[in-house]
Amino acid sequence: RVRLYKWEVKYEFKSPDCYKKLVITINGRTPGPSIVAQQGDTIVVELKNSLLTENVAIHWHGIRQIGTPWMDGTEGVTQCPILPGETFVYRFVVDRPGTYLYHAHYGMQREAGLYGSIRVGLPDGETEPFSYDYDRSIILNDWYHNSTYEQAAGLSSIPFVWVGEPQSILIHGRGRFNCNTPGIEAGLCNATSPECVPYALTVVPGKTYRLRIGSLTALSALSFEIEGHNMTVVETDGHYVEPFVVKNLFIYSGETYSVLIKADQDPSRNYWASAKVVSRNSTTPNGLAIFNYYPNHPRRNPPTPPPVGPRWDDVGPRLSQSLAIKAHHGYIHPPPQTSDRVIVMLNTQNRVNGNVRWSVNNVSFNLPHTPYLIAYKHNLLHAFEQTPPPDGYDYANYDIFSVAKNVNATTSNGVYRLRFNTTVDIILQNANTMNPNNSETHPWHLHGHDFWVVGHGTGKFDKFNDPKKYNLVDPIMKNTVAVHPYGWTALRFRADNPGVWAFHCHIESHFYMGMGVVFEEGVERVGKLPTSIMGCGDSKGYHRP
Ligand SMILES: O=C1O[C@H]([C@@H](O)CO)C(O)=C1O
Repeated sequence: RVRLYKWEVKYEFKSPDCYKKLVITINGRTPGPSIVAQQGDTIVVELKNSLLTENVAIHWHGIRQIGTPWMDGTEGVTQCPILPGETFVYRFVVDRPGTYLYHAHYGMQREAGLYGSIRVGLPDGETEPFSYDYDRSIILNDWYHNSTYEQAAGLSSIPFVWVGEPQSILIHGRGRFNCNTPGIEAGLCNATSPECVPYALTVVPGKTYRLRIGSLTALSALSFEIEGHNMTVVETDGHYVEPFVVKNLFIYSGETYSVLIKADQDPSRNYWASAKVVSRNSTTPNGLAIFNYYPNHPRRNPPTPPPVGPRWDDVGPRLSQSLAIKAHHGYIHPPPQTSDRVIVMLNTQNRVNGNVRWSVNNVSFNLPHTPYLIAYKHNLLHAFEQTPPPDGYDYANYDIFSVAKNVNATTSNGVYRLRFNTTVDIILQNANTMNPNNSETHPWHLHGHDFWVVGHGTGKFDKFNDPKKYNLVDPIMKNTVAVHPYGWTALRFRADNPGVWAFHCHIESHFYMGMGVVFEEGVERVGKLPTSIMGCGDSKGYHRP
């Protein structure tokens, strides 16, 4: 079955947290319309770019694009940007059930509000390994009042201007900035705007809800909880989880989770849903929504103060949650027991030519102007650096616990070429930033694949001993996973999807500052590319329809 969506993307003034600013909408909305489909459906999105002076591209986050690598929507990797006035048609199959996302993948445009959710249901007659009465989706996001351009300009200037902490946390597109904050220009902030009425999740007493939660924060790691209610985690990134119960769910940008919540508390009142920033000593107030027991009024505030949430600097519970996630025992896809190649990726913050950048093995990534996929298929190999980045770092001499200058760091857009149909291990190694006693959380997202999360650990990854502790029995598969402060995360995947795929930190500013790599595998097996993805860089001569 084909599901056709016609979207118009444009700028509009909106006040999602009561503060009026320019946001990017789809058909007048942010978050944009949800894509709701069944496994095996073909999604067709006719996207009209009405931004007047700005390009766009949309990535279907978690959809592997098997056989359609040119539809991944990653500007500079799989396609040229869509120009103002153009209509681009995305066409791809949603081949697995689960909870996914979509969002802009061009510059830092995602943070202007261009995002939404994708829900893929099972074919008729098939059932999930858990039951519930109602299915709901929410997206968590953080929100800045300045524009993505101000942010990007600051990040690439000398001296460096950091984006800072977001002004608000949005729960399904709604937050609440304090309009009495000193320095706010009169008329810009309206506490009674209907656009910033807190999101209400209305529940019928006694019923069980499957709540699909996605995070598309620019920066923040979040802890989400519903006052007085436990949540049972049952799915993540499209894979069933061996159920486990949490009071609060840690969720990183680019991840999705399904949790089951039973509306089994005192039904005469409402409860708070709260999203708190963790991992950074943030000034951002918690995002709040209302868990509304029918028939109480959805705007009636709960009688109790909102939950305070976990301490921001306590890594322990976050690591524990990462370790608790296992594949559902009825749905285990065991990973290959050995790998063909191991790439250790040291994540560092360092200076390159005076700019503050992020690097992997001392290489800070920048996107080429000719998308890799087109460059490979049309022999435009001069369009990017042909030397691949290194498979490791100076293990013996690098102290991950201290500030390092990384004087040899460079920028490059070279590609990791993976032998087709091989098994690849990636070890993400975290380290100290340029600030003493500081290491951050980075959620890494892989395009075109799911990977098995075979291990998490603290400190420096030990090549000889840590692999012996890998979970090769029931590891979860995901498309996004966190590397915790001063820790490491080990992934395994099959390089079996012909194409060119980005792998990057999902923090918007960090990818912009170079925290990413690109993989190529089996590109010779990719068929003829549609001309609609071409027209930029050295693919200028190719005709667009
Ligand atoms: O990339 C970053 O830069 C700042 C800080 O390290 C320098 O101001 C920060 O917190 C980041 O995550």
